Amino acid sequence: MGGKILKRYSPMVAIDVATKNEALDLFDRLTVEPRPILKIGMELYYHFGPEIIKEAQRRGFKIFLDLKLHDIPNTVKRAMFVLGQLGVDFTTIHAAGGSEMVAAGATGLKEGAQAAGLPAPKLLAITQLTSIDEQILHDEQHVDLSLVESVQSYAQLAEKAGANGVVCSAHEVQAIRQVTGPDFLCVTPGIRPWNFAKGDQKRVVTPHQAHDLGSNAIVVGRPITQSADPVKAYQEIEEEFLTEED
Ligand SMILES: O=C(O)c1cc(=O)[nH]c(=O)n1[C@@H]1O[C@H](COP(=O)(O)O)[C@@H](O)[C@H]1O
Repeated sequence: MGGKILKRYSPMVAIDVATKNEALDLFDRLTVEPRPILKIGMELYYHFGPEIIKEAQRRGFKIFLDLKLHDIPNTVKRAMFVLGQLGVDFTTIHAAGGSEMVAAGATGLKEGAQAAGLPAPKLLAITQLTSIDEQILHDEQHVDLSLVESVQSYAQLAEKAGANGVVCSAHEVQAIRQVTGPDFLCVTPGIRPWNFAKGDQKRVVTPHQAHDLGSNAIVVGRPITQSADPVKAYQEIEEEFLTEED
């Protein structure tokens, strides 16, 4: 990946579960080293709000709050102001909302963090969801670009508008690196160990492939949360992604 040492984060574990007990059980079990980053998504946040974030923070986890904001710039700015006060480390916005919306979100997030005396969370822009393939892009979104071109163009838009990185599939990381700066983050869900079903994901890679393709971080949900032994599943994935050469 060029001469620069790539910043790699511990795997981000998507805690997509329905109940507080299930979430707390996973938080307690996953207190291992290196600590995963916990991704709190819509399901848990809509159920339990900021309290579930505090539960994870109390156990020493960094938090990726994934609410994928997408609305008019003023609304997104005001919502991001609120999220900036929660002490999370990463949060998300849809690049498809346009550069004005992403810029408004970035400003709101920074201002919220500043008002609370906290460091600003890193803002990640969703490019094309990993559940989208070329066929859906063309037949349903009526986009004429190829999938990789569409992701590349969203990455450029997001960087110019002040995002710190994108969420994409590892398949597109190299194309994104050609058009963005060296510190711009590529966070990649759609991770499937070789023996785990794709399910609704379309653009998938193994943890090892994500490493080789230059992802800064991988996001993994069901392969860990649905495992009989989530800690073992996490550790196997972590070892595959964070190899010694990093
Ligand atoms: O923003 C995300 O994290 C995200 C973006 C994307 O393009 N695809 C994607 O799967 N995700 C999230 O990553 C997680 C993937 O979960 P699994 O498919 O169960 O590993 C889910 O929480 C999704 O919401």
